[in-house]
Amino acid sequence: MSTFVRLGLVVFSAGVAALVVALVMPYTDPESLATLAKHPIGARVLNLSTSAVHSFARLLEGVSPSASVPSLHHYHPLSANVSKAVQTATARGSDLDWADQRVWQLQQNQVLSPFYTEDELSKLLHWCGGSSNGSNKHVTGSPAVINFDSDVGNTITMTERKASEGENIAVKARFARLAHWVAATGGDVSKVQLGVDGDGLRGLHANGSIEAGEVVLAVPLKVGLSAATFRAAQVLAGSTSAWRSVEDADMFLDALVLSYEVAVHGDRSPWADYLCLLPRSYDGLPVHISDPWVASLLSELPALRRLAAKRRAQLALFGNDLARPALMALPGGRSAILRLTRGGSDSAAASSSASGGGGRDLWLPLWHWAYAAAKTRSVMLAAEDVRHGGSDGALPGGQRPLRLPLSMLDWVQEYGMMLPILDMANHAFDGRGANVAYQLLPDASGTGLAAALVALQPISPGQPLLFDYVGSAELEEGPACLDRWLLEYGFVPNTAGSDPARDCDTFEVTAPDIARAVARIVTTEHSTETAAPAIASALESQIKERLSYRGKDGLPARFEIHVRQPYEDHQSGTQDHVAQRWAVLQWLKAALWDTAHEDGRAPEPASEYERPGNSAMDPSYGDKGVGGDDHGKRQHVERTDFSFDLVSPQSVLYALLQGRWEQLGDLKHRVGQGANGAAYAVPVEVGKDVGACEAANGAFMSEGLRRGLLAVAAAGRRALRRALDQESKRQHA
Ligand SMILES: C[S@@+](CC[C@H](N)C(=O)[O-])C[C@H]1O[C@@H](n2cnc3c(N)ncnc32)[C@H](O)[C@@H]1O
Repeated sequence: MSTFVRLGLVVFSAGVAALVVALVMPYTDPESLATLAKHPIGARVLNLSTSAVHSFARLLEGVSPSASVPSLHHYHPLSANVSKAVQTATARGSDLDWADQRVWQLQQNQVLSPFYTEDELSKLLHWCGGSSNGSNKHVTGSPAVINFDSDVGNTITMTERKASEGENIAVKARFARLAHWVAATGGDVSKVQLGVDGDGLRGLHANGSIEAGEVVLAVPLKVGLSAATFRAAQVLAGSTSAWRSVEDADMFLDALVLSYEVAVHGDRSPWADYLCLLPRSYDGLPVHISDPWVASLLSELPALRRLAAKRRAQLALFGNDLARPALMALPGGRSAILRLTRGGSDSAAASSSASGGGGRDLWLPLWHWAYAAAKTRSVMLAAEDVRHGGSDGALPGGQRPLRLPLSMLDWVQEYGMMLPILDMANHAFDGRGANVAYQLLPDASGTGLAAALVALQPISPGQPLLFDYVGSAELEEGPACLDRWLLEYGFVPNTAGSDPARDCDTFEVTAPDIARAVARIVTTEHSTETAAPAIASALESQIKERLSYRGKDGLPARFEIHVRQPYEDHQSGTQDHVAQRWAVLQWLKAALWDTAHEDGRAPEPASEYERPGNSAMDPSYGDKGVGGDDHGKRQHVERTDFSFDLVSPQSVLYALLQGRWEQLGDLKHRVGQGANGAAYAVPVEVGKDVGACEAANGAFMSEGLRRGLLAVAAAGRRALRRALDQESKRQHA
């Protein structure tokens, strides 16, 4: 930008800012702002002016307002490291590959660990008192034994700190106040109480007997914490104007408003009691884990690794470049951020005495915690529902007034909303333990909506209330894989090996994998062969060569196999796993078929290397199923260095699946070994090598993540076992 334009912008922004300050200053208490924002012109001026002030602030910070909004590519870990080739913006764009092992590895190296400490959270939530008020577990003294996943057959003994009597009383008092507040807004939570189940998990329990069909609780949407209902909603549009063009931006709005309530309003927030009851620890979320041993486990779960690496980069992008300035541009946000920068104290002097020489900037700890809290407990609501749910302004009983939704963000279609008390109910699948169902109903006033849990069956006093977190959403989008649960919620539901629709696993196939699979087939079928490793390495280099050549024709250098049970897409009736397998076989064909040509000549046009009579190579393969009619057909291959019968791609696929199954068995074994150690407190040393960490008996791995990974591995094995059986039946049909 030229100096002239820049200067013009500064003068213009300063002018607008001065005008706005002069106009708005007398009205800056939240009540008046709300009134102003209700006026059609007032709202426009407010949004426009916040955008201008925001741009001006960015300019003062040295960021050009016309600069393109930050993108994920800024956080592509490869850009900060080794490869010069990917350092230019364009190269970064095209090279971004979250499935790449190096992406995860570099994320590991760059990560600040831990993301937040218990001590930092205590400072952030200092008005709440004791630090364990909001633990996910043990509201009252909880059992120390956690039993999980009968399929894995492991019982893990945990050493948990029991909540003190004082803490329990404080938690109960906060819950009672929260319930009173929800009731005063027209909700009803009188039939539920906070409790702990047999596994030590905090959740909602029935107060008395409940009949099937009864509404167990109702929480009006207007008390939900979301971008549409929080106190500064009317200026949010301006402060988040840069978000609209950033991928997945709406996912972080609820984390922003939660951060805002904690940092700006604290104990004056209508949600103060709710904030204090939120769990403080989210160690099961892969996005938060940072030790090398866990990284090595995730390296064998590429789908999860990819999702976690990408999510971590998104968190960094939003935390640094978008959420922090957005919060600063909200009323009271600037001083809140200043306080956070000083480690949570009001003055630098207080900060240095409190933290012994200057506290760490608490913004990122707050951001990470808020993200984890929001992600694991928000429900998603269509913008239209939020609009209808919050339109009623009157609060009965003169309870803490709420500023109701004043501006909906035009780029947001779905809002994440945290619903006090309702979000304390745990998950079970419909038909597999869920005894209540989530529904939106008219609220008591009849003018808005309430989120409700409705009894699916008679419920006895003290029984935990469980609902299906994904239920209907999943029906629309197809079954979600279990590793997604770990990513989003930090735990994996126990399907006890009997819910095939949700068991799935993704793994990538590379040239070495194919080579090993072929070597495996050759050695098992000929049993005279003892040189499998030699065959594998010779074949590997040939396959790599062929695939890199084919890459120029648009074939990827590696491929992911997605394993899941067949299921009917209720709209198109297709079975997408079949389509995926077909794509994998096509790719395998490209890798293997060329190796059959002794002269290694350049690839022929596609039609020339279709083998006649090979249904597995036929695009209509999906209709005929895996196996085709060429099973067993082999093409004799002579190479200078070895000789073997080239097996069919589907046999290779079968061998790949089998190899994967064994790999997951090994993973389970290793995680299981970690469980033997009792000392969970061994600190993680980032950079310590995996072997050394294993020698420390994996004692540092967080309990939540251990449970999640074990369950993912077990589910993956179940999915693979079924896939193998299925393949086997088809091959022998
Ligand atoms: C919406 S909150 C439910 C209430 C939460 N337990 C609490 O104490 O506030 C969701 C979180 O509860 C835990 N959770 C819910 N259902 C679970 C289940 N079936 N097994 C294990 N953890 C579960 C997970 O930590 C999840 O991220």
